[in-house]
Amino acid sequence: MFSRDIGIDLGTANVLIHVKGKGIVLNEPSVVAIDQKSGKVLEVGHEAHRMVGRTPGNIVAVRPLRDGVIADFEITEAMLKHFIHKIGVKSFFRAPRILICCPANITSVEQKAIREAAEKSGGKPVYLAEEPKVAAIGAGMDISQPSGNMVVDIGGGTTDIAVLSMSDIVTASSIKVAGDRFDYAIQSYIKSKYKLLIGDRTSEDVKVNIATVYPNGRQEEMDIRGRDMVSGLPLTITIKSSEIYEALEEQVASIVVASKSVLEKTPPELSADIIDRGIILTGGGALLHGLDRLLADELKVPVLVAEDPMTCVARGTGMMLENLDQFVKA
Ligand SMILES: Nc1ncnc2c1ncn2[C@@H]1O[C@H](COP(=O)(O)OP(=O)(O)OP(=O)(O)O)[C@@H](O)[C@H]1O
Repeated sequence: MFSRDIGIDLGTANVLIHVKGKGIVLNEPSVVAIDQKSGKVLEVGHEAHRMVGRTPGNIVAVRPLRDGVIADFEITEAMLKHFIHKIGVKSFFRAPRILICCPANITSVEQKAIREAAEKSGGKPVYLAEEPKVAAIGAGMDISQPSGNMVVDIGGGTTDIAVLSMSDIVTASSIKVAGDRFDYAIQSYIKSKYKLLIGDRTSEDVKVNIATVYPNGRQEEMDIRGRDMVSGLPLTITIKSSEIYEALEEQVASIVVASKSVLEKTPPELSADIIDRGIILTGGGALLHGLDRLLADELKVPVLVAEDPMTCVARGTGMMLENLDQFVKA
């Protein structure tokens, strides 16, 4: 059997793999559990994610990518190898060609690290594609025409903002404020207001279930558990959406500022196109309650959330794989 071409969205929070002709075959958290004594990889993906914050001393559940780049090269490689092995596309005769996505503004050293990790995981050759471009394609935008399209891809580690025309990036910005920062902001708000320490999974649950970034966007409540910093004992408190609004205000403001500065650098004809078409939000952060409305108010441009925003990049790699030979020549 000949091996197939594969597209990888190597995300800070999740890894998605698209196999040409099959669609998305893998969607797992970017987490690896390791035995610190032996250095052995114990679990990868879903199983490792269940362990986050709940491991005994000798085991750590780590996320090898931070802020959208590879923080731990060996573990990233082990994770990619595991996933590629799991989907069973490797063949004895030919290594799979891999198209892998990276944030728009990473350095050449970071690009090299991503390429090497994919090569060592069995890809040959390995092509890199810029994430906002692939996200736009996956969101169904026709970026090949001479007209302006704007995408804001809010992932776990980075928010990539780009204006695209004729299949290329015209203006772009990439900031390290995205889902993870929202989680930390919630943790530090609860720590300073209630002297309660909560874990990563709890803060993410709060963000998904009751957060809003639009004034009076929603009014929910949630019980959360953590450790009281004063007594050292477990404690449950009830928090409200309005409190999480306060917690996230500053982080969200920096996404607004970055988006404004991209628009300010955009040539006027393309700006006019963006007013007509609207800005498309992709990535898991696009689901943050009220973000579309807030951006629309602040940027004075319609803002739409892509369909199934968390799979846009993976679906975009799928579309690019269909024309990989053309992409390679370009
Ligand atoms: N309903 C939701 N509301 C708010 N945030 C959400 C929601 N669902 C998922 N997220 C967040 O989306 C982020 C993950 O998104 P995604 O999988 O697109 O990121 P990634 O591609 O792994 O990251 P990056 O592109 O930065 O490398 C996480 O921070 C997650 O908490």
